[in-house]
Amino acid sequence: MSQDILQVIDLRVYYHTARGPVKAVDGVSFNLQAGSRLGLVGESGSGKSTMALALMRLIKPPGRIEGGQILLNGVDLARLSEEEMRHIRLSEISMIPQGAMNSLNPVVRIRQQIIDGMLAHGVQMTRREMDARVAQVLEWVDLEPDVANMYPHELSGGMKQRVCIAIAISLRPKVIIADEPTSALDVVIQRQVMETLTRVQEELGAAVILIGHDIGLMVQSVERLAVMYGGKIAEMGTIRELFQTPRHPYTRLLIQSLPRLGKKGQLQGIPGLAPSLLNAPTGCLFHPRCPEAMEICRQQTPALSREPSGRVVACHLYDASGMPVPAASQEGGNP
Ligand SMILES: Nc1ncnc2c1ncn2[C@@H]1O[C@H](COP(=O)(O)OP(=O)(O)OP(=O)(O)O)[C@@H](O)[C@H]1O
Repeated sequence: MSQDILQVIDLRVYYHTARGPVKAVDGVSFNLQAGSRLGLVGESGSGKSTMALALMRLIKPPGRIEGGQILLNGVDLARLSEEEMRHIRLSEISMIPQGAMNSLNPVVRIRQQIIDGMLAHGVQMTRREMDARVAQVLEWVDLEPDVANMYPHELSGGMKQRVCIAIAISLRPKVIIADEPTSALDVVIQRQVMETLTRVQEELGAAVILIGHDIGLMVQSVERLAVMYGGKIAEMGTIRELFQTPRHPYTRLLIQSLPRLGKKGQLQGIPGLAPSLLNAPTGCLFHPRCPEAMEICRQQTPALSREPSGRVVACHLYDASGMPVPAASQEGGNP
């Protein structure tokens, strides 16, 4: 069995606003095995991008990592100095940020943008070595060598996104975080870019954290899925576990809301609004929208149940080992 490359333990990231702390990531723990692919899925505002930025130690004020550990190969990134982090970014852990392709510099050729990325992270290579690396990474992401001489406006959206992947993998990181890497692309290009990302990740032996809100797209690209709700993990398991036997009512609703081939009728979203993380409801954050909410859900935050397989769920319907709590011992019924 392969080793965990990343262990995130009780991570908390708050934004300190004039109206109080926004608990964007609130006690999140998960492990990432070397070479594996984990999806982080959730509605807008559930804390996915904050989590990605925190793993890269790129949270800016008023945001702050309040506590927890980010162990990359056993080293706690949460405790490193900025200078130490600068060397680790890109070479050990790298990110394709949300909207990355729009942040390519319009007046700098692609070759120089890839080289600038490496230089910014303290790489020491000769010019010749850097040019060779640029050619190599472009090839990895299926781009022609002459793309190196082009400016971003000469490239299509899919090509720009491949350049962003090339930058992210230029120093062969062990963990790649991809935040909505295909969101601005059409469906066919989305699939091609995802296939490239997966192939490159496998060739490098890197682990990937793929962030998105489209559980349908995620299913094709990852092995395990963590469902985030209101800054916490509601449920985490393999794709098969989550799709065959979703435990958390939120996961069930997410899956039911997916379009199915051959099934007519209106698509159903999940009724109700995502919780405010400023004035979060008491108890389970999902209880105001949960069709199975009980009295205890309004009062107590559910603890994480952990099954021997590593599957995790945070819901009062399950006991500490993930077994369903018998109906007779559940307090209250439907609201
Ligand atoms: N700079 C900031 N100041 C205050 N609150 C913030 C800031 N950035 C994010 N937040 C809040 O933190 C919470 C989590 O936001 P985040 O962007 O991480 O969610 P997300 O799941 O990535 O959403 P999306 O899918 O829309 O990118 C939200 O309530 C958001 O309003």
